[in-house]
Amino acid sequence: MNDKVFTKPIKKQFEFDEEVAAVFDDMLERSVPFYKESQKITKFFVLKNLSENGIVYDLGCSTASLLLNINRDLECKANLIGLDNSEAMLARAKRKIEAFGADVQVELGDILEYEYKEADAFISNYTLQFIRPLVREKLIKKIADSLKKEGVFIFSEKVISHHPKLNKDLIECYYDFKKEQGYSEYEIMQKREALENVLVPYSEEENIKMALENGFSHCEVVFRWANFATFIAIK
Ligand SMILES: C[S@@+](CC[C@H](N)C(=O)[O-])C[C@H]1O[C@@H](n2cnc3c(N)ncnc32)[C@H](O)[C@@H]1O
Ligand SMILES: O=C(O)C(=O)C[C@]1(C(=O)O)C=C[C@@H](O)C=C1
Repeated sequence: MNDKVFTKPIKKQFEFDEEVAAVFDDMLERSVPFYKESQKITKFFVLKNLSENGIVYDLGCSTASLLLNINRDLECKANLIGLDNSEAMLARAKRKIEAFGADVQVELGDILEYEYKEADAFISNYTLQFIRPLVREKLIKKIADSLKKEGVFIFSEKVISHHPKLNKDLIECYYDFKKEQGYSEYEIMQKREALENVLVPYSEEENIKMALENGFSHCEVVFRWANFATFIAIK
């Protein structure tokens, strides 16, 4: 279904509710530059670091697009587990998993509270930015603690620049991208307002610092387009 969520006046902050879940796959493909490429690169590093019967967690898996993608290319037996606290998202994830007859598990839960088993890899694409800054660092530490030695955490985020002019230009560049994807200025502004204080992006440097200070020995960007970046952090 096509994303038309912000064509009408908004009454509330952005939420991953039924209305958003119903159009989410279209929303992501049209709102995240190089979404498919970031999925591909995430899949590459997950597969590289996966051992027989290893565990992979996808935090904020939404409709499970990425795990289904990874499942298709698995070369060994693995446990692919998606977590999300939106019932509407998971209902769609389950339908897709069933339709593909895929070996992917999804669970309703809070990624901040979940009791993780020792994993080969964690993924979190465009989810950390929705976790309150006060508890974001604690989550990174929990992820590092739950990874096996040299395990990897691949995460994608919208990022900001602390150079004011560059930051303004990055946002303009992104809005041009959204216009090319068929979103009107009205929809773009409405969504911007709805995301205010809900999506809290860090800079590239702040994300790397957060990983290095919370249990990872190395972190760098493996893909970046304007204000969107994919990082890999190694325990
Ligand atoms: C931007 S979406 C993620 C997109 C998805 N990873 C992808 O690449 O298609 C963020 C997701 O995180 C989920 N989420 C946000 N906070 C959460 C939390 N504390 N626990 C579990 N899921 C959460 C939302 O319900 C939403 O589905
Ligand atoms: O559309 C925007 O303005 C975005 O920031 C895109 C973005 C994201 O980066 O997570 C925001 C919310 C939706 O979950 C999908 C994509």
